[in-house]
Amino acid sequence: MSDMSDVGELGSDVYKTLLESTKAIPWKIDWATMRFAYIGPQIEPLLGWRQDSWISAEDWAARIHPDDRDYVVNFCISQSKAGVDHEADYRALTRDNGYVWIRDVVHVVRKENGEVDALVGFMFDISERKKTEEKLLSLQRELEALSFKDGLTGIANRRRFDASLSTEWESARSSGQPLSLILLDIDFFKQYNDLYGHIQGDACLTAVAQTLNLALAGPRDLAARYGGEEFVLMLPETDAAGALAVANRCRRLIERQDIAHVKSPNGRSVTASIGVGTVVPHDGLSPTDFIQAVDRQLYAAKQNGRDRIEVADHI
Ligand SMILES: Nc1nc2c(ncn2[C@@H]2O[C@H](COP(=O)(O)OP(=O)(O)OP(=O)(O)O)[C@@H](O)[C@H]2O)c(=O)[nH]1
Repeated sequence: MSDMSDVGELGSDVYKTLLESTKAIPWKIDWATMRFAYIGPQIEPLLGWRQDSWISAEDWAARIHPDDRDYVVNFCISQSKAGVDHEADYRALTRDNGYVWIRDVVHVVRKENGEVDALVGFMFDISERKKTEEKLLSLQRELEALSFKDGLTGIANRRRFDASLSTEWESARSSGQPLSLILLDIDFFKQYNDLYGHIQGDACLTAVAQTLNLALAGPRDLAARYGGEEFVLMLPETDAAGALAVANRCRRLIERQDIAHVKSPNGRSVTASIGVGTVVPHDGLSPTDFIQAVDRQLYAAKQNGRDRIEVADHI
């Protein structure tokens, strides 16, 4: 029977055997010289580079995929300098010009006086996990393409709008009822992204989308993301006065949301430009003509200074 004290008596040769028989690849870099003091022999079957070709941290950096290299090297250096244990995922280049996804888990070893002495770590082959993640992402994209919901904002997507427009167009043509459209585009959104970042840009789009949903009243009214930072509202059985009222409501609701946009030349919060049009569909006009006519009004609203509504007189 062995007791706990046996563990302390494991010889260094046993440690070495254990380390070199795991799937994870152990390594050590001396901080002062930035040279490999050790790397497990498992590295060669995985990446093809010979064990004795890992001389310095530069060899490690050179064998990282160029798209991952700067970020990973800067991250690892800054964490190590700060004495913080860390991990990084990256594509390691193989000798035959392929790559393998690696998770490098790093422990910073310090001297008694607190200075960094060495980095030790394990490289794990995470290719299978990455393949599964990529597969999931592509399935998610496929599902999104098949669905009627915009993945970011949660409101209807362009596909749903196109389908509904065909239905409502036919319905309005046979009933002789007016059909209205509102196209709305956030002003100076590029500057918004530039200033606040893409993630906050996404949050802004979601907030505006949700607000537009609130502006609707009719049971068949639809708010959809038309593309990028452009939205469309479809209002069946709604005349020009009704459509203008909804457009005004949208503008007021966005104003009330008061989403900060300090770089906006229009003021200090997010605004939108809006084009509005109403038709009773007839044979000489297609749904595409209708959208284009409303889009021209949106363009006019942008040209005339933004943060305003322009209405098509005759379509
Ligand atoms: N965050 C985020 N930004 C997006 C998305 N879709 C489009 N954009 C950004 O929206 C910006 C649109 O820029 P522009 O077409 O120049 O329009 P703008 O800056 O709003 O200027 P005006 O419309 O003329 O007032 C681009 O920077 C796009 O990258 C998205 O899903 N998320």
